[in-house]
Order: sequence, then structure tokens, then C-alpha cells
Amino acid sequence: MDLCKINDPSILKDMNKNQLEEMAEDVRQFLIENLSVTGGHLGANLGVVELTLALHKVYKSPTDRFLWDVGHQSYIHKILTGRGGQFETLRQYKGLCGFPKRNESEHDIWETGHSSTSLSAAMGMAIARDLKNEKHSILPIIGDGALTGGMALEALNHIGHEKKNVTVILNDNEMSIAKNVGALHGALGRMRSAGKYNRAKDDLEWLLKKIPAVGGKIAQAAERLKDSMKYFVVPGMFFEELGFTYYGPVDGHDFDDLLENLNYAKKTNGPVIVHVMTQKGKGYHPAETDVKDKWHGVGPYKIESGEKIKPADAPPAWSSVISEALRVEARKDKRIVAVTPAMILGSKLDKFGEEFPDRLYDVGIAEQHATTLSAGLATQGMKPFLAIYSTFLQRGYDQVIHDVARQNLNVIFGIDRSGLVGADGETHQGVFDVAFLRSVPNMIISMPKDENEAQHLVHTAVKYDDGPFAIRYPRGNAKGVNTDKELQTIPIGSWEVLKEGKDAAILTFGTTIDMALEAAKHLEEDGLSIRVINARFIKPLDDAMLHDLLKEEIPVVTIEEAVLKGGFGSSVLEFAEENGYTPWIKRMGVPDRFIEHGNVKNLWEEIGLTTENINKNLKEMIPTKKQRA
Ligand SMILES: Cc1ncc(C[n+]2csc(CCOP(=O)(O)OP(=O)(O)O)c2C)c(N)n1
Ligand SMILES: CC(=O)[C@@H](O)[C@H](O)COP(=O)(O)O
Ligand SMILES: [Mg+2]
Repeated sequence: MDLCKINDPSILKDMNKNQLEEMAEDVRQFLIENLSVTGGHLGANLGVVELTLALHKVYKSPTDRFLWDVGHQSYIHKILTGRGGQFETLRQYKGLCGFPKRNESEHDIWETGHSSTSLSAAMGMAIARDLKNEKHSILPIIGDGALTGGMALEALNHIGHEKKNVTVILNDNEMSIAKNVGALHGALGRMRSAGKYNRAKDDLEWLLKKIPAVGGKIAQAAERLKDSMKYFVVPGMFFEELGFTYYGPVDGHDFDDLLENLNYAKKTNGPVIVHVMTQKGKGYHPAETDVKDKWHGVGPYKIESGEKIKPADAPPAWSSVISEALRVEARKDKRIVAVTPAMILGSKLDKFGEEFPDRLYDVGIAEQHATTLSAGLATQGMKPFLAIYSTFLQRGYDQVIHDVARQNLNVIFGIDRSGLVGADGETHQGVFDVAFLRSVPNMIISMPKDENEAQHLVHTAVKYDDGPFAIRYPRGNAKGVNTDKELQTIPIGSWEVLKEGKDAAILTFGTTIDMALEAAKHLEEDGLSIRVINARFIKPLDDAMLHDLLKEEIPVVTIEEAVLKGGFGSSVLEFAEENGYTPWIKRMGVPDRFIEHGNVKNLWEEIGLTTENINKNLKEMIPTKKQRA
């Protein structure tokens, strides 16, 4: 079947089992071929091929509302709803988004990227549906990993209480990105091994009713016996107790099982949970047999061998640089404990865990808990290092303020994926942390220019015992510079002049330093002398250097790969205002809108973060100085 030509999922309605199986095979081939070129979230999608086809066969999208939690597994839904022809552009600049997108299709009714939001949104939609007297089904599709997120549990609590018609499809592949963790994961495991229980439950209820109802203690004992029998026989009792009708466990690769259970679910009133067992990476040998992450998210690869196509001899990833520096510190300092909210592989903490198995905690998708847990550790004299993606720290903001900063606790935040991340797009760009952390009292915010400075900053953060300390680092590879043998502590709030100059100055940090140096070099050829300063501490600022600079009354350009509103440049402006200087400052950074997916270089161009623009801005400002004089 030509999957690029499908534009209406109702073609599935009349398909028999054989036809569905053939289509599932075609879809898998399509995904394996397309993603070998573009990269993307292969493992999760291969796991939900049959489930997605079955959902679209039993329900009618968009009348029935499909909410894909995280959304990284929505590729088959995209193919079925008219977007197969765009897969060559998947996650590319101006191409198909890797997550559900409302402006892409009427079938994408809920946008995701961050996990565990689907149940709350579904509940909101269910309340609206009932108030409007509408009749459609609402189907959040959530993974076992995403179910560990606190929001999902808050929503289950509410849905069960309100008894709303919401059909939760739980896609249980026993994986988050790495192996799923936690007690809930254990509970799901017991449900899986308890075997089938759905309509048989009616029979059980009937049987239990046969236990004679007698008065007093005997009656109480009989009730207790009934309850424990239920727990023993009924795998989904955990969900049943919360007010859900449980169907499962369902074989997520067997159309008979899927269709039968989904049809039952469709007819059931009130909250329903369909527990579907799937295999991440199903149908592609290299993914199926991968023990680490079942090819959760991949770049281009060779289809036959599964070999990943990567540039040879690239410097180490920034995450490795930081976690290696932390490992060095942890050997000397027993207070160090690493914490990750389900990103052990992305944050490259696996080796740390191998060396210090009792000093690494993967808490599941639980950023709020991870932050407050770190605060708890710090109160007891430990030195927690919370490795967290910038975008996911957004979820722990209250915990940063209320639990960590207010109590001025020694928590080190390793803010991974700071800056534009590229292919994951809007939901994942790490561009807000500078603005939202800068306003929090007691917070130190830093960003290294290369791996040498990174190791010194990690060392500095470990030695600093006066409150929270954030080290930002970007996605991708570090610079490949040599590193000093001896570790140094960098004075807090100190900047570094990378290039002297007297006509203007550029203040920048991290990823934009190279473009600033390049711009300065170009302008040198035009006879202009530009100073470039590594503002490695974003907070506190280097007050002394800034006073000296502003007294010179030369133009200043600030550059940051972070939002301009409330960002580093704004803090320089505030400093000028607070100290009575007339600001002569141009700020460059991320504008006040969400930045979509694409290659980071394209995105930089789109938002004007280029050497040419730095040159242009400086050239426009420098003559103004002469006019002033
Ligand atoms: C709030 C948040 N934290 C972390 C992530 C990173 N993340 C993306 S997918 C994923 C695992 C999700 O596991 P599951 O829901 O079981 O889906 P699967 O990939 O197994 O299908 C994680 C941790 C995220 N998207 N959102
Ligand atoms: C869907 C999701 O949130 C993650 O899988 C994310 O795509 C990981 O990004 P990195 O590749 O930067 O680890
Ligand atoms: Mg999973």
C-alpha cells in the first residue's frame, strides 16, 4: 500500500485481520526506511503500529479525540491522517514535526513533547464535552514511563473521582527511554504476569456475591476475603480501586485481542483503562535487541546492519564532559549524589551509575520530585547534582524557588540541553532557564565555553557551599580542546576577556562565543577593534568588569542563545540603569516567540544569531559613537 496516499483513517474500517497485518508490515518498513535518513523516535513507533491501526479502526478521529502523551510515538497516526508524504522532512527545518501539532492536522487535537499531560487535558475535554452534551470518546494514549509523571497520577485521581467517560490507553512496553523504574512499574509488572482479566470480572463479581452475607465479624471477614480475592485474581485492581474499569493485559501486537478489548472499552461507561502490552522496537532486529534504549531516538543509520551514521572523531558530548567531571569529583567527595528524572542515558550518567551504584538515583519522569529530593539531600549535608534538561526543569520551577533557593541549599543543577536543541523543536528548546532562574534569589548561573572550563566549573560548583549553583551546557558535542591536569576554582561572578578591543565590546557566553570571536575578527579587517568577553557567570555579573566597561562609553552587544525577555542582556541593561550609566547596548538572542524544529544552524539564521548580524549591529553602533563625540 502506498502510505503516502492515505488521507482518511476510515479506510481501516472495512479491513480484515490479514489486511491489517499487511498494513502493519508496510508501516514498519516505511518507518524503518524513512527514519534511516531523517532520524527520529523509531523504537516507540515500531511498538505501537498495531495499536494505532486498531485505535483508528475502532474509533473515529477527529470526532473521537486522540491525545498522544509525549507524542513521540504519533508517527503512525500522522501517516494515517494524510501526512505520510511529508516523512522525508520529518523533524527538519520547516518540515513535519516529530510531535502532534494542531496546525498540521485537525487530527492532532493536543500538542505534546513533554510527558504526562494527556490525562489532565483529556479530563478537561471530557468536562467540556459533557457540558456541551456531546457524545464522542476521549482517548489519552500514555506510556508506562509517562505514567510515572506526577501530573498523570494527579489526573487519574481526578478522573476516577469524577467518573468521567475517559478511555485511557496504557501502552506498557516496560521502557521509559531506558528501562522503566519505580514501584508503579513493579505494580504494572504484577498486572502483566497476572494474566487476562476483563469480562471474566463479571463472573468473579457473581461468584463473590455468592459468599453469604451474614452479620457481625463474619461479614467483615467475608468482605476482607472478597477484597483479597479480588487483588489475587484481578490484575488491574489498582486501577479499579481508583474508579477505572480495567481491560487487560492486552497483546498489543495481536489485532484480535486489541480489537476485542477496544470494542468493549468503547461500550463501557465511566473511566476505563486498557492496559496494552507492546514491544518497543518491534520488527527491526537492531532495535529489538538493543538493551539500552530499544532505539528510542536515533539519527541516521544503515538499515541492513543498524550501524549509526555519525561523524568520525567527534569530540565528546557535552553531557559526557560534565558527567565525567562529576565522576572525578565524586571519587574525592563522598557527598556527591547524582539525580536524574528518567534521562540517565541522555545525560550520560550510566558510567557514573556503574562506578557509584548507590549514589545515582533515576527517579522516573518526576522533575518536581527530583528537585525537592535534591533539596532534601542537601539539608543533610550531601551535595546533589541534579542533571536535568533545561526544558524539563521548567516543570520543577516551584521546587527550585520554594525548596532549593529559598532555603539556600547546596544543590548543583546540571542544566543539560541548554539553548536550541534542534529537531525536537518548540517543546524542547532550552531557552527559558536563564530568564526564569535569573530572577530567583541565591541562584548562581554559569555556562562554560569549552570542556576545560567545564571541568573547572564543576569543581567550583562542588567546592561552593553557599547555595544553589547551575551549570548550563548545550546539546551536542563539546569543542575538543585539551584539558588542564589540575582543577581550579573559578572566582564566582568572574568574566574573562578573550580578545582585547577598544571600539566596542561583545558580552556573551557558551555556544555564541565562537560567532562573537569570528565577528570581531571580521571587523578587525575593517579597522575596528572589538573586545570579546566570556560572561561565564550569567548571575552574578562581573560587577567590576561591567563598571569599567560602561565607564568607557563604548557600544556593547550582548549575545545569548536564550530568550531576550528577562535574559542576560536584560540583566546588563538593569545593571546600567541601577548604576546610573546611559545604556548603549544592543541585545541579541531568542525573540519573543516559540522556535520550531530544525537544524540549529538554520534556527540561528532564522532568529538573526549570525556573525553577519553581529557585524551589522556593531557597525551601526560604532559611527553613532563618533556622532556622540
Ligand atoms: C516532562 C518530561 N520529562 C522527560 C521527558 C523525556 N522523555 C521523552 S520520552 C520518555 C520516555 C517515555 O516513556 P513512555 O511514556 O513509556 O513511552 P515509550 O517511549 O516507552 O513508548 C522520556 C523520559 C519528556 N518528554 N517530558
Ligand atoms: C521525546 C523526548 O522528550 C526525548 O526523547 C527527547 O527527544 C530526547 O532528546 P535528546 O536526543 O536531546 O536526548
Ligand atoms: Mg514505555
